[in-house]
Amino acid sequence: MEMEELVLEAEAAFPADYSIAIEYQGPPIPFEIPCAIPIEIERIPIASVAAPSSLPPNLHLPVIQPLASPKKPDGTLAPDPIVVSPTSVMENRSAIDGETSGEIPDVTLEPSVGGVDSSGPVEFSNDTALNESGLSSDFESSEFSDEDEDEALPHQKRATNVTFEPSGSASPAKDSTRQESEQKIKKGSCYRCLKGSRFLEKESCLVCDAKYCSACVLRAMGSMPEGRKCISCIGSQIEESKRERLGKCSRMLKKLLSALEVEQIMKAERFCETNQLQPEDVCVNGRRLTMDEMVTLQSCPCPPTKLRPGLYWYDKVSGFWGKEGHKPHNIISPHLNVGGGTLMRNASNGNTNILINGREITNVERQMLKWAGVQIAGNPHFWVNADGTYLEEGQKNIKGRIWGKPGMKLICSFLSLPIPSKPIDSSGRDANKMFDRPVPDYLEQRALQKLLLVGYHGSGTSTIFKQAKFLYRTDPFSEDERESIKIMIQSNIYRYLGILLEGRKRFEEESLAERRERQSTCSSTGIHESVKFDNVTEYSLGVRLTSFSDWLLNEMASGKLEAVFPAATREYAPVVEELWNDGAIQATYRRRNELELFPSVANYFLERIVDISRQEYEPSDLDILYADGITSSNGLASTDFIFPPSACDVDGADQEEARLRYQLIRVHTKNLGENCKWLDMFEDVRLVIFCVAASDYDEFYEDSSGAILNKMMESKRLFESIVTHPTFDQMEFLLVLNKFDLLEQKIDTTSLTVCDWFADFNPVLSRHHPNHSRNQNHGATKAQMAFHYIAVMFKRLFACLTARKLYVVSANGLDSDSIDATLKYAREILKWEEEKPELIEYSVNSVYSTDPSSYSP
Ligand SMILES: Nc1nc2c(ncn2[C@@H]2O[C@H](COP(=O)(O)OP(=O)(O)OP(=O)(O)O)[C@@H](O)[C@H]2O)c(=O)[nH]1
Ligand SMILES: [Mg+2]
Repeated sequence: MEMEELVLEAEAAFPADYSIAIEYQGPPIPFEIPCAIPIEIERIPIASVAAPSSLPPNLHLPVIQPLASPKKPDGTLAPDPIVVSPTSVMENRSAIDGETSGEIPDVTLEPSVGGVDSSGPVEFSNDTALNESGLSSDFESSEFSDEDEDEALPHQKRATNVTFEPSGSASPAKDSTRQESEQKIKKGSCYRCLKGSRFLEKESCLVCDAKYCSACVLRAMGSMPEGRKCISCIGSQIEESKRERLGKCSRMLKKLLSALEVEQIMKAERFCETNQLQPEDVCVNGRRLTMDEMVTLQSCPCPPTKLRPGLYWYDKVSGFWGKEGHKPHNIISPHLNVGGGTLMRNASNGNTNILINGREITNVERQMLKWAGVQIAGNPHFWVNADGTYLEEGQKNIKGRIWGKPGMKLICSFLSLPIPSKPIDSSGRDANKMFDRPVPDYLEQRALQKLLLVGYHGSGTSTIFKQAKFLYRTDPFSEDERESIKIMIQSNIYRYLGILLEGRKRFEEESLAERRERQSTCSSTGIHESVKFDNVTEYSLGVRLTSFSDWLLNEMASGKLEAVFPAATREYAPVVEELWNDGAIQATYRRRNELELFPSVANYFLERIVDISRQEYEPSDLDILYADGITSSNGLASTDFIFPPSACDVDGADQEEARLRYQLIRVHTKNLGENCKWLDMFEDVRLVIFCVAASDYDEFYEDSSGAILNKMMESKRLFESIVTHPTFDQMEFLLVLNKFDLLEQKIDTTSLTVCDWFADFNPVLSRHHPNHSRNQNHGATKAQMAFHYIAVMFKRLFACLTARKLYVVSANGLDSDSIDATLKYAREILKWEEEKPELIEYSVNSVYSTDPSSYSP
């Protein structure tokens, strides 16, 4: 589309006082759009709006290649091809040395070369407070920036004013020569050619942080047998803060090297010995580990995940493992001979007076025990074994098993507490197999990216959840789940019928009242109606069906219908069919838009009511998708998945990304409790997906006090409480404006202004091109305008409440492509959030450095 047309469309969509946020795939457009109204164009994660329904449909902006094209640029920047073979490090290194002779210093294999002395003594700053182990008590807070940290309860974080350098850390001890030469390098320029500014994209060494431009990086780093390190830094340990970067390829390397080369380098970076964690950097129960202990720890059947340098506590009896001052993070193999012998009472900084194996547990653990049915009155002291069996101190009898209760897995997942990853007997005897396992690659243990899906009643959260299962799981629903969904569908169908029957009654009464009124008008004016008044209208049922209808409505009103299921379904199926085919019901059904509670998918099921009522009925995938609810309890649900690799994921790093595990947690608002108090169970989610039915603007609902409330306003209220909940401070939010198909259907007949919040929605069609083809499709265009308007209203609200940027996408929950695109958008947001600091570092103030939120309206 021409820019002029875009402007005209934008003008058409909004009255003059609106600014518009246009989301599109490419980088920000570096020019100003001549327009009477301010248009702000923002860059959002690539591929975020792939599906037609998620793309703001009336805007087709010019496609501009993203900054980081995965393709190799033509020869000039890239040096001669270098054969990368991490296994033949030495040969390659000498080859590179030869090639670059005279340009880079001679390579030595001393770890200290390159300005970093990794073999030297550990250096502490003067004010470093050491604990028993010789590690500073602030080690974690100063050295960890990974998401593990986030798991710590904020009040448990300790004050930080001292730093600790891991024994082998290469980062701080730069030799004076290096420091001098660094001083000579102009700030931001390439360390090799000394050209360029800080705006130039650069790759940095994992050891000494020297930065190289794309023309120099391959000469400076050679074949990269240990990943991205200057040749002189090969053999040195990496900067600990860069551990997260291991194996995550930069855009620059992807541009310079082939996919295979990139893959080999990334593998080398992750697996080579030098880049592994050093035992003395891990302190367990107050003592640094030895190499043997490190091997024991990493090769046990259930090793700790995401092991980093730091202070840990380990409960050898139960296998609980955590960072000092924090709740348990893992349950690892019990009875390992690692670290100091005594678990301190205050190891996890608990303040509950309840002890497990001598450790005072945290509040969140107490909550978990409560839900597990463990009696915690009187602040008991428990012994908990590795299999979860527990007994009170001084007693002999096992009182129960913590993990025994159904649903504990889910509860622990919500509380971000670990559960045993495999059955271990109480004595941890499975430790026989302890050393079977090869030393693990801890970097393979991928973090679970949690996505929380919430929304107002009926917004489509369970539909999106089910779509995710169908899209990304090979076994979307188990036999049990299918059975419970079958019962749910069978009972739903009676609910739909009940709504129709109530509506029928109302319509019949209205019709009769009208007729009476007409008759009385006629008699007062002396005109006599030719047809006799007989109390029968098109909404009237025969005697038999009326009594069935009355029975059904009574049962439903008294809440007994659920109790007679599914027998009632089968027994009454023929009557129900007769009822459905009756003219009165069909006439009511034609006026279903006037029935507030009648769901749009009801006819899908009602038309097959006889089949569905049968005992042998098995819900199809579509039935499951359309069914109202996920399970009969309709509460909490969660599913794990990985996004299947797509054709675009061609290179190694993208494949890595593609293997990340995601957990979609859907929570029904009724489960959030008063003031959404249960939201703090979700402190470690990465992104909240808030779902709003875009078609709710003209729908109303009667609350328990009889007040009639607009559903969109209720959605807004829920949005406000969730967005401002302390747990989600700084959390990214994605607003899904769902049911776009329904919005399209109704926008022509019902204006958006029906909802008070949207009172000033006043779309104006372009004056310049009144016959423009896009405007001819009037309904669709209006729906798009409405979508943009609603999106802007939510964005403004979000910005007011949080001063941050809200991501928005439109969706159709019943269309799997649309939900696929929506969830991939969520993934892109997370990716973007991770890459943001890196991108900003590369190009501060450049046009590409501006993240999507900078353009928020
Ligand atoms: N036409 C249309 N119907 C949808 C869409 N998304 C969901 N629905 C239907 O809307 C109804 C409510 O959707 P749910 O997924 O159950 O909504 P929910 O958020 O789980 O709502 P509650 O369970 O009532 O809290 C269901 O009948 C869905 O089939 C959509 O995009 N378009
Ligand atoms: Mg639902």
